[in-house]
Amino acid sequence: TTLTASIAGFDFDNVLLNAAGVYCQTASELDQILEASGAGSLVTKSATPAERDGNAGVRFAEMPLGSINSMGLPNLGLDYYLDYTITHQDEKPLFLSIAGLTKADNLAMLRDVQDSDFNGLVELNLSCPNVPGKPQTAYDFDTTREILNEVFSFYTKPLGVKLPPYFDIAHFDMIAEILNDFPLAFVNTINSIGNGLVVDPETDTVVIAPKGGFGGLGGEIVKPTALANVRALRQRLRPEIKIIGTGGVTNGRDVYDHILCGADLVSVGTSLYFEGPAIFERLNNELIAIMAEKGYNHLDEFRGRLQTLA
Ligand SMILES: O=C(O)c1[nH]c(=O)[nH]c(=O)c1I
Repeated sequence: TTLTASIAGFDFDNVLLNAAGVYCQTASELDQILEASGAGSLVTKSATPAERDGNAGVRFAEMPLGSINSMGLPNLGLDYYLDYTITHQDEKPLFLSIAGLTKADNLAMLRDVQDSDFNGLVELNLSCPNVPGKPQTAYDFDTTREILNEVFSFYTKPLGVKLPPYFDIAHFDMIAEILNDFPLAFVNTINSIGNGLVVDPETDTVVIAPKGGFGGLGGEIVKPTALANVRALRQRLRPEIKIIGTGGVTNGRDVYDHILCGADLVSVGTSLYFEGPAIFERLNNELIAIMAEKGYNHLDEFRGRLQTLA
């Protein structure tokens, strides 16, 4: 059974990696993903130009069927993650995530990456829901087009975007129309479902401190939305734009479902947070068992082959 996939000429010897933000804040965490059997790649915590503390107070909580977070983009700064990925980029194809708070910050960081020795893939995060006062960029279609126009006026290395979930067919059409106009290597869908609210039944309070308790939802609970976004974008995007499916992966069947909906790679967030990097080997083994049951030897035999009802 081969679990390979490729994006922008990079060959991945299996389809799993971490979701940006999970297990990827420090070199120590990143090393654990890099060395984890079953992880084909890794992505760094979304970076801003300078180090950030992120939001104050309790900013992550487990809830039934998932997690809620309002981390607020804490990170060690672009140079830290650029150093890490340049150091390790010959071991596996790597993703460097960036999330500037302004268009100027995104463009400045991309100029640095363009001029650096990093030759991996950049994931431009247009969907952080947790910086107070900042909207999720990719819900603003004009701004998204404007940013991509400026990015691709100078950036020539492989680049993809991390998208928020969309919930309206018209919005799938609109974002795909924009993305198809650019030489994107991939899109990663979905980011957390923004601004959910969880109540602690013991205390009648919210469960995280920032933003009055509003935070991004991840885990099992988001799987149907994640699959819908993978499927809708696969149906609409040019085939050269690959898809990283993220959201709701807890077992091999969830990985299989993301691929069935069209994903080329599959990333794991909430479940990785709770289980640790050993999850990757488990997920791969479970995926291989499902493929064996169905007589599949390669992902190409079922990728994107979700059937509709007559
Ligand atoms: O709060 C965060 O740091 C965060 N949290 C998320 O759930 N998605 C994101 O893209 C980010 I940048």
